[in-house]
Amino acid sequence: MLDGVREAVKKFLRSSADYETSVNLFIKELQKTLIKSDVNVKLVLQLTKRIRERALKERPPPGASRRDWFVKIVYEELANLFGGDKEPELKPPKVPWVIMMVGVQGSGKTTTAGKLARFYKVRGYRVALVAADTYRPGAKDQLRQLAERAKVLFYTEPGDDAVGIAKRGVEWAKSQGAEIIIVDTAGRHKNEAELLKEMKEMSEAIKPDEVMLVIDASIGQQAKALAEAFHKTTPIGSIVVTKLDGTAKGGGALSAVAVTGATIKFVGTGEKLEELEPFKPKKFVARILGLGDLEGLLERLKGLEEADKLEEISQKVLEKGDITLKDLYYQIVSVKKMGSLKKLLQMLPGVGLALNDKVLGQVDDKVLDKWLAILNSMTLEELEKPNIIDRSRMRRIAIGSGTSVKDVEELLKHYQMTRKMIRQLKRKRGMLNKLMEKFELQ
Ligand SMILES: Nc1nc2c(ncn2[C@@H]2O[C@H](COP(=O)(O)OP(=O)(O)OP(=O)(O)O)[C@@H](O)[C@H]2O)c(=O)[nH]1
Repeated sequence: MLDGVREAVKKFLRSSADYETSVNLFIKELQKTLIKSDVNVKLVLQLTKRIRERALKERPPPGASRRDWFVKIVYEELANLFGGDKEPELKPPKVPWVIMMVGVQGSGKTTTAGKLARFYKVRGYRVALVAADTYRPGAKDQLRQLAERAKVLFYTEPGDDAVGIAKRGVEWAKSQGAEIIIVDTAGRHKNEAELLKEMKEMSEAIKPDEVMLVIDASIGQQAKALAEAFHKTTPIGSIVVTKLDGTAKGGGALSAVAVTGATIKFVGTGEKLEELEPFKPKKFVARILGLGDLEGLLERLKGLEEADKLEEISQKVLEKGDITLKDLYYQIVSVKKMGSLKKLLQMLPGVGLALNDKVLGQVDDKVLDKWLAILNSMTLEELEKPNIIDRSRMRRIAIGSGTSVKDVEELLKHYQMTRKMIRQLKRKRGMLNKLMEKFELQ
């Protein structure tokens, strides 16, 4: 599904139509693809309205194109659909916590049960795995091996009484003091109705605190029907999207989220036990948007935004004709956010006035790190009134920042030098202005 979005983004970037026409065209395509995937129409309209508003209102920082900025807006707003900056709560609200894993065969359910067990085990929980997939030969053994590797408790029984095994397994795990109990279930049966019936009976028997749906990222639209069917039988509380390492798809996940209202908690990114990551909406959307250079683009935009901020700080410093250590601090933070100092100089020669040429000649990224540490160890008062920094304060700052008194002295020397230059500049400007006034040039 999000293939559609990906194509639309590519088309948008290549289009020679004017910006507004391209935006409108893109929005139509986005609406079409999202509605086709059964994302709630109201939700789609809200989303596209926001994108359109931002696209027309926001100005990219100097040096960035509006089209690049638009991609960033789409990326951010899509990420919001999956939760934005919010990351799911992974800590169980109570213990013992019973998780019932559901999903079709091949989705990676058993593997994910093992990964989940390890995830919680290494975070200090006592975990148990219960193998209640009595349909697929080998499923119980597979889980037993995973339990051994993850070093967690394990329960199963011979025979095919899946509901009974799950029930007794959960009871046993509780009696062993397990705090997180993960029940693996069948992914296939004689037919779908039988499978769903078993899930319902099992859920009634073990009363799970959380039903976790496992879906394969590559299955696309089938995910919707699947999620819907499971959701009707046993309300889905959370979702794990597996095999994200093998595909750039993930639209199915959006549909599953849309029909169940559940949140994605984890993503599987490989076959190994440790290849399970807590879900991060932004990372996920970046991955499924599949723009190879999206990261580069975002980084570049971030750099330009920071440069713009830096320019602003520097401008203020110039107007004031004076600089405080606090200004210097913000400038260094900005430079650090942009990446490296050298990169900054290539991008914007002349910016970062406080770091004047004389200073820059002697400064490299390592020195900047040191300065940042020193400035971080100063009190607000010291940042505002550097004159109060005597020997004993210098010693404290040096210890706090893991540097030496000499380093602190050096930074202060650079600061005083910069300050002098800025004041001179201000005086020169003042004289120039007076001259211009005199000759009525202003
Ligand atoms: N690349 C990759 N492979 C995965 C991931 N998760 C699971 N797999 C693989 O997918 C295949 C199927 O996984 P299983 O866990 O056996 O499948 P299942 O869904 O439990 O199947 P049933 O137990 O029959 O329901 C295995 O080869 C796993 O190694 C993942 O995140 N990335």
